[in-house]
Amino acid sequence: MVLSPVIGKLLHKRVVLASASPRRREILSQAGLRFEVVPSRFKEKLDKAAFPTPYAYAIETAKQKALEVASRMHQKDLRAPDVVIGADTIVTIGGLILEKPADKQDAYRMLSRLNGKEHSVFTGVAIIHCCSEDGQLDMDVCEFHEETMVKFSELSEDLLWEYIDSGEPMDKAGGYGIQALGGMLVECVRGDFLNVVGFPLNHFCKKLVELYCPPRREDVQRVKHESIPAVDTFEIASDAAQGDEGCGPSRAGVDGHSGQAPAGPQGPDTNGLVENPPPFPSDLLDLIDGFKASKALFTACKLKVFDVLKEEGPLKAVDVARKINASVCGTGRLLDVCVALGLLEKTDTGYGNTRLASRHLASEGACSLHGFVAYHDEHAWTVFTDLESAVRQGPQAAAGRPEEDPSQSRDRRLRFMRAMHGLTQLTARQVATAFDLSRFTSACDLGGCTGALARELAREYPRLKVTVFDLPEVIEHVSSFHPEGWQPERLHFVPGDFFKDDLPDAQLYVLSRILHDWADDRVHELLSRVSRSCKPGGGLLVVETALDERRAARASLPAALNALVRAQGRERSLAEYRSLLGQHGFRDVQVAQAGDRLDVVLGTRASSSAP
Ligand SMILES: Cc1cn([C@@H]2O[C@H](COP(=O)(O)OP(=O)(O)OP(=O)(O)O)[C@@H](O)[C@H]2O)c(=O)[nH]c1=O
Repeated sequence: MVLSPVIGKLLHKRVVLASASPRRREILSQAGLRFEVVPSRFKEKLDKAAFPTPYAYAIETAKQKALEVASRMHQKDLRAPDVVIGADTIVTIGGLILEKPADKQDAYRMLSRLNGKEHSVFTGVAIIHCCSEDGQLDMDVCEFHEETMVKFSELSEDLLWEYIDSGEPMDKAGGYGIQALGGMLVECVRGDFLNVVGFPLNHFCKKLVELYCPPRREDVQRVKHESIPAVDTFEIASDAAQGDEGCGPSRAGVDGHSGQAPAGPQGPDTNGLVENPPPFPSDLLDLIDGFKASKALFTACKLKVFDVLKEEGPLKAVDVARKINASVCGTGRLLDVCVALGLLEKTDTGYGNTRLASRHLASEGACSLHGFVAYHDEHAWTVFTDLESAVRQGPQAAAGRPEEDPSQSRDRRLRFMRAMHGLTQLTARQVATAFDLSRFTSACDLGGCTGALARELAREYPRLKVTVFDLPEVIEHVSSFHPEGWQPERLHFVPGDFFKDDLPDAQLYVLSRILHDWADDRVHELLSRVSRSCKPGGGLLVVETALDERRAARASLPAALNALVRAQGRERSLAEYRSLLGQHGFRDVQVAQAGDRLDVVLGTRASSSAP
């Protein structure tokens, strides 16, 4: 991707956004930048009259915000971040600088001034590079500003007050937010829209190009010859990024003398034209590092970091370390990695969960994937270590290994149940509603484990009675997955083995994430048992992640690999599932997707079992 080399230059640095503005945070994170947020405590009270232009004021305020954060962080742990970014947005009209309104009257005064006219929005930005040596903090400041012209329509008093009463103006320069309701006030915009919202992303990227990838000498010569500005597009950055020479932060760049070509050998080509080296492989490097990210997530889950922070966050690293009984240094690093992975947030008061982490990574809660993560950490991780032999020898390599049977030991079984419970809860609604199942009044979820899908089916279809049929040693533990005294309506559990025992009577049979666990002969055996139990007009619902070309390769990748490392089971394509159902007397086979990872196949039992 063309842009990634620019932002990629900051990926391996500790970057801090010295701003409390949620808009700035969003703009930068959507651009792929990884950073911590440390709002500045600098009071925005510089004497405006002392500045020759409004933007000089915005730049200075941005700089002071960033400097305050850099020196505070340095003082605190004698380790300043590598880069601190500060910004300040102001609105100007008729020589007047408008910042955030103090109250509703103030907002009204501002909006009345802007009404029907064109005004300027300036954002000043400061990028500070910090370097601490022997306890001393050295800082290089790079600063710039961007101007955007915004014209308001003629607006009625009523509309202005309605807008003010919405509360939106209060934390925004000029008393409006162009990205939300305030967009209705705006007739036209000349310049960078994001600059109005709070951060001039385009100019920022160009600045990064200047700082980290000054053009090579031959580019400068060619450019001069063609009289095109030296660095004006991100593409130049991506091109310049691959060579060793010319990349990396340069003091010259930071000081603003960025048009200099760096010294160093340049490789001339044969025709006097410089060949474009290949783009910098940022995505590939991320891929190489991917396993570390998974392991960091697994470890934080195992140590219950997300539980601790859900209950008591935000907390400092030292407090988290105490609570999880781990070293302060190790915990601090793990927490910082979790921040970089977008699982935690770091502010002045300490580390806190993101919503994603609280919802899915803490061990309790309807959407918890904690058990699923633990299963991957303790089981899948080990199994995938053997991927090389599986690839060399095919799935028989896995067959030679004693299969990890989830029902072999109590602990392993419970771990597997927790994984399935979390995952099924997350997708149960999508599965239950993938088809209209209201014509059925009874269903049997074969291998339905803790009843997470059965419960959703009963909830979705008020006439439906659902039986969960699973091994006795599984049913025995079901109550520990539900609140005490749980007595679900129209849902009951029957112990049994679907290969040996009679299947409970039902109009609809469900096989959710079951078939991929079994080799073809066992799948046929199971389907023929289901087919014999199912009355004509009854249904079979199969839920699987199919190997399917329609789905993005990425989403079906784990399934493709699982098939290699699993001893007996295998993943199948949708065509195979259709054909399997057909072979066992199910007609009108339909397919739907439940979310982006699951396929649901529904067939109706024909009156004759002949294919
Ligand atoms: C014109 C306009 C402004 N804003 C917001 O106005 C705040 C300006 O104030 P600031 O002093 O630059 O920033 P802050 O919010 O106080 O944060 P900080 O960086 O900590 O000073 C920033 O939020 C901007 O997004 C919008 O969201 N939309 C708009 O259309």
